[in-house]
Amino acid sequence: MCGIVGIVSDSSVNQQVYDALALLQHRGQDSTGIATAEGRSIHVRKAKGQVREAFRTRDMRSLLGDIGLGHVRYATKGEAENELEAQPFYVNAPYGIVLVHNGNLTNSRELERELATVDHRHVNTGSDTEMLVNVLGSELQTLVAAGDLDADRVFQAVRRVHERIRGSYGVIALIAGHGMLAFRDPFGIRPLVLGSRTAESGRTEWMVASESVALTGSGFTLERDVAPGEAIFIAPDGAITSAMTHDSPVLMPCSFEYVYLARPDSVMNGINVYESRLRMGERLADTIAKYTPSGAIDVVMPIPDSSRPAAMEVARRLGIEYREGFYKNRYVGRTFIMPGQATRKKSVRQKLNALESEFRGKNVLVVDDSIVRGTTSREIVEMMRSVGTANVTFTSAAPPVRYPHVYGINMPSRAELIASGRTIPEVNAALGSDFLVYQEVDDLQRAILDGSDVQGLDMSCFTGEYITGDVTDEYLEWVERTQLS
Ligand SMILES: O=P(O)(O)OC[C@H]1O[C@H](OP(=O)(O)OP(=O)(O)O)[C@H](O)[C@@H]1O
Ligand SMILES: NC(=O)CC[C@H](N)C(=O)O
Ligand SMILES: [Mg+2]
Repeated sequence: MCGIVGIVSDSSVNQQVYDALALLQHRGQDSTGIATAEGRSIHVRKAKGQVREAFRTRDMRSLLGDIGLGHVRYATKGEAENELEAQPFYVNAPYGIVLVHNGNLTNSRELERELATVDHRHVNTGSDTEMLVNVLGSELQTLVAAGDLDADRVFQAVRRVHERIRGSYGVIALIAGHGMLAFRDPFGIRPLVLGSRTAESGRTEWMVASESVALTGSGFTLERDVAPGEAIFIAPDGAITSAMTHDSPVLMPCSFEYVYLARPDSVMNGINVYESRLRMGERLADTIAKYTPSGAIDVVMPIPDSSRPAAMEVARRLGIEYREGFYKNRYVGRTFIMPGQATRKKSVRQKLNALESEFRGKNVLVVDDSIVRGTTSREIVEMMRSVGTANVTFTSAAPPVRYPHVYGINMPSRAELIASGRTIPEVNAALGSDFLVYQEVDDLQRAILDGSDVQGLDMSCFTGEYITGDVTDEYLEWVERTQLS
């Protein structure tokens, strides 16, 4: 997952994009990029690191114009450390296009071949996003041969893009001199929301972003989600047009957004993330009650940050005291989205510290939102033991993660997933805890969907069922062999 944002404003957009990216920082920490359009010129700045370390005042000064987009990257294809893969990506024809992408293309091998032999376009990095911008460029190029670009031609090009690419994609692009385009894959796997605001001049300004927190935190009002398979085109004067560019879209958003990725104060696909996490806690509490004798637990504790809402609700529902025994160094970022296992392992220790008095001699039930590689949970159990915890019950608000995630979350190989090929007692033994309880798969699905119109979710990392239909064993083996972990 990455964080993406695009703004069509009535005034300078550079600071607005920067501020919105800071609100999406939790979605990616590898690199930051901003592009703006000033008439027919496009300005781009991108660098490694988080928003506040990647950009200096002099970078901002060069980002002129009232239309802009931005990206914070969490690499899923190519190399996290490679600055050339930072987004946005630029292609010069037709018109000049810059593009940002959240997601992961599952047919990148075919695209690489096609782009070379059919489109005659050169792709210079391992990034699937560079392929995406070239596919869009190539399709637009074919259409503009017939006349100048209008919204209809842009939508026809997006229709062709859907036919050529597979996987997950929330996309925002600037087409120099023409406007801003946003579209979402036909399953709506990754989120994309649209918001508006009235400028002092009375003109309507627009923002498209990964999560509603970027809109509301920037003074925009959430209008709606970009629908799966829909494309939206916004001209520099704010005139907005939209069209369905796919014939059979089905909304199946990624369940992991609700488990971990998104900020709790976001609403995506009409589902309030915080409330979905409370419901996860409620359902997890019922499962815990089934397996744990009453009186066996003294306190319930979250593992900061993401499990807090679920842990609170577990405690309330079980009628057990909620305590906070782990303290977090606020200057260390999210561990799971850091590149490389050695860095992730070291960061858990730097980030979390156990307050001895909350643990010594107690039977503690800790709640995490998920156990993926077990990096956090192994360290947590060790820390709890070292401060004299009597009994460690580990619980996860998500079910066991047993399968790779190929739609924009970096968990490419089964070998690194602690629950892959293991029973729950075996995972418990690997973590070193006394008892382990996971959320049931159906309960997670219901916790997210309760009260919503959304019919289904991408649950592939829990079930091994890949909704796009193109994920074969051969593809998964290739991902395991070749992709970053
Ligand atoms: O089993 P693992 O591979 O360790 O992955 C799961 C852990 O990683 C995430 O925390 P992270 O520190 O990234 O972010 P948070 O502060 O939002 O909880 C998540 O909340 C779990 O705690
Ligand atoms: N997590 C993402 O959305 C990643 C986008 C893109 N696949 C990249 O690796 O840069
Ligand atoms: Mg965590």
